[in-house]
Amino acid sequence: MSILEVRNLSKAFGGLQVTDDVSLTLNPGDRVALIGPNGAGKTTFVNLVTGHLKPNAGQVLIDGQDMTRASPTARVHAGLVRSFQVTRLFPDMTPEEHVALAILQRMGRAERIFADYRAMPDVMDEVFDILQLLQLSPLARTAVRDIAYGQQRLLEIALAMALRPRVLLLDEPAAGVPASDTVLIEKALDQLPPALAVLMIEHDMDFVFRFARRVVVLAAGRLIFDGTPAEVAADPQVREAYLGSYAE
Ligand SMILES: Nc1ncnc2c1ncn2[C@@H]1O[C@H](COP(=O)(O)OP(=O)(O)OP(=O)(O)O)[C@@H](O)[C@H]1O
Repeated sequence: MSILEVRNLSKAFGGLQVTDDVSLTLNPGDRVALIGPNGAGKTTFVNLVTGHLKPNAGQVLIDGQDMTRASPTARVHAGLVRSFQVTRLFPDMTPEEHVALAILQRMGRAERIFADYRAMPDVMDEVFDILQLLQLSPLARTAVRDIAYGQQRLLEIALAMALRPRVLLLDEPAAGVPASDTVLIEKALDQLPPALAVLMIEHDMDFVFRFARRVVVLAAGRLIFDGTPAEVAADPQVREAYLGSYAE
């Protein structure tokens, strides 16, 4: 069964139709890139899926359950998690502390963060596993302010993983990361659990073609393509709307 099903989702801001009858299904293990020109409606679509915006029409089902009217928090509990933003990290806190806090929040024990989380073996084991998954273990106890931007972006994904997602939404995970560090992000994404479904907004087409096994294209709010990376590069409508020289 699909883990995320979006049915005929629409959203308008005033007279501007920003999401126009979009349907999309994600299955466990999917690696999907969501691409499209600036202003195509990618961020709006993700905000509708996470519940940060309310649609004018359509449905969002998580694991077969209609969550269209559910809060963002309820959707997180159902397994739909988006990565945090670097701007929401605390510069004085370490990756270990961030991940421990996210785990404790998930467990409903967040009041323990300033007490003794290091004395909780279950929490510490999980912190260790998540930092290792994102290849952040060597920086576990370094303040975020002293960590390279690419690794701060990995910490965003680590925090999302601490919430035990079944669907992970990533908003341009490599944006702002120097080209020399992009490979760190790619390697870490390669290590994500095989059953996790990942939907990634990304502008860097080299990254998209390396990561995605499926690409969906939004243009002017409409989903104009859903297929493999090889198919997307050959599609005349996508070439015209977006890809330009990447399709050559
Ligand atoms: N809260 C809002 N109120 C009014 N218009 C909005 C709002 N949010 C987005 N828009 C408009 O909706 C359109 C789609 O925006 P959106 O940010 O979803 O596109 P995007 O594909 O994510 O773009 P980018 O790639 O530049 O991030 C744009 O024209 C934008 O100006």
